Amino acid sequence: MTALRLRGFDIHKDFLNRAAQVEVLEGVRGVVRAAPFYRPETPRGGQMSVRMTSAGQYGWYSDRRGYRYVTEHPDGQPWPAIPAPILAIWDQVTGLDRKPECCLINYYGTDAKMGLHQDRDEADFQWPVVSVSLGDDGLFRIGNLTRGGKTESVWLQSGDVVVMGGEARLTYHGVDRVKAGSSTLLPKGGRINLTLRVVE
Ligand SMILES: O=C(O)CCC(=O)C(=O)O
Ligand SMILES: [Fe+2]
Repeated sequence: MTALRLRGFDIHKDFLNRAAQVEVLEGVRGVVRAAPFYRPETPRGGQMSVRMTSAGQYGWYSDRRGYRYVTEHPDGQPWPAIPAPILAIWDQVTGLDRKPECCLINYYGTDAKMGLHQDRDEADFQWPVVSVSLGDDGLFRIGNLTRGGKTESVWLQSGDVVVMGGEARLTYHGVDRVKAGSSTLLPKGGRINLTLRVVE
């Protein structure tokens, strides 16, 4: 495991070994069985290329009415609990007593991407966002505290954990592309990213 700091983000390369990735993936599968992936609608009426679901007290949600946190999956069920192996990652990298209330689960097929954005739907930006990557490599772009300007990119690989906190909590970031076939973790390929957040 090595740690890398890029524009205020702490990137823990290889934080999870293969066995730990498999354990986290089992937890994700349990969540997805109870709360299947769906394609969110954007506020402008488009469809996101990433498929999403959530675990925890809140799920991150998007539709014509905008971005927000909601307490139920679109099928009307409460979100499943955040699996213990995923909560353990938060504890290990943040050391905080405060626990995350949302684990957003993003699934990127080969053609999916996520445009540059800030994570700013939470009430209190003093808490970090922790991101966990599983499966195929994703090209992660990091920008600035305001839109525009130069950016830097890094390939996130299966088992990497990123902490976006402190001065960099509102730094723009996104995923430009996924490298098909770069990991054997997910039998059907693609990339899963988990983001853990304190919502309230
Ligand atoms: O997929 C990633 O690595 C980043 C995901 C992200 O930025 C988000 O869900 O807000
Ligand atoms: Fe984000």
